[in-house]
Amino acid sequence: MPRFAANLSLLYNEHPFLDRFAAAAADGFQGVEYLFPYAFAAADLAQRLADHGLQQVLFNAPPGDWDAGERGIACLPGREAEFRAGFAQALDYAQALNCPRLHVMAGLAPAGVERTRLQATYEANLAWAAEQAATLGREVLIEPINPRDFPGYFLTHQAEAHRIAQAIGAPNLKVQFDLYHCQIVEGDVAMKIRQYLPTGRVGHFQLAGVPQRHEPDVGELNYPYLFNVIDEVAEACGWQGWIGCEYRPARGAVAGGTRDGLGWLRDTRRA
Ligand SMILES: O=C(O)C(=O)[C@H](O)CO
Ligand SMILES: [Mg+2]
Repeated sequence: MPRFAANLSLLYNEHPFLDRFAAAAADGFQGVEYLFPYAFAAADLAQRLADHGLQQVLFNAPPGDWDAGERGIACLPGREAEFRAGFAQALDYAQALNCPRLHVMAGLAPAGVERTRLQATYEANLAWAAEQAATLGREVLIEPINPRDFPGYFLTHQAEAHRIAQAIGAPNLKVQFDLYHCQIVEGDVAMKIRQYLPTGRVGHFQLAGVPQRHEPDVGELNYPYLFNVIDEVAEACGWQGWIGCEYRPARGAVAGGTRDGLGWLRDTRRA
């Protein structure tokens, strides 16, 4: 059975952020991920991880001005210095939290800038970040995201992400395979797992029900089937990663909402 990490940005919103570590551990999670750690001291986050026996499996590098609508800056010409400073900060947190992988968000393609220029900026930033991360034994991840949730996002397709990772050729530059985004953008999810997991370029999975991004047992994807595919392929190719549970609980605002929606996880553990 795959290992599941709780995404503390989306799950357990019925608790203040720092209390979500305890809530996730109480539900049997051994790993956590979230969008950004930067509002908290790394030492406080490390303490929560230690207190609850949790591994930090992923977080994102600074994305630019999130509240103003930015969704990463890696493809944006002219923002290279900010990108490098943000990534250095992310690496400091990764060291303190013993986190093996960092997601670098591409950003929204600005109108009027040629795609080839964005592509060159993106690849140069990723190559630099992968080199920095390698010195500390960390991985850099890129994630295709569906353009309904993030209109204009630069990276939307699995094939494009793999082409970029392959072209840059850094062994620690990998793809974050979010099954929810993949289903919305291109479908054929099981075959894409079979195609890409054996390449060694998939660093992490994430899941959510499609289309509402609720629990994985709500919606059009058959997750028990996909978990079996991941298990089978992972065993054959020696992949040992995590699946981040990155969904908004259908009863998220309700006390106990996240736990009440974890029937799918209890069923998976029993299977
Ligand atoms: O939205 C997602 O799927 C992500 O994984 C990002 O990290 C941030 O939005
Ligand atoms: Mg995701």
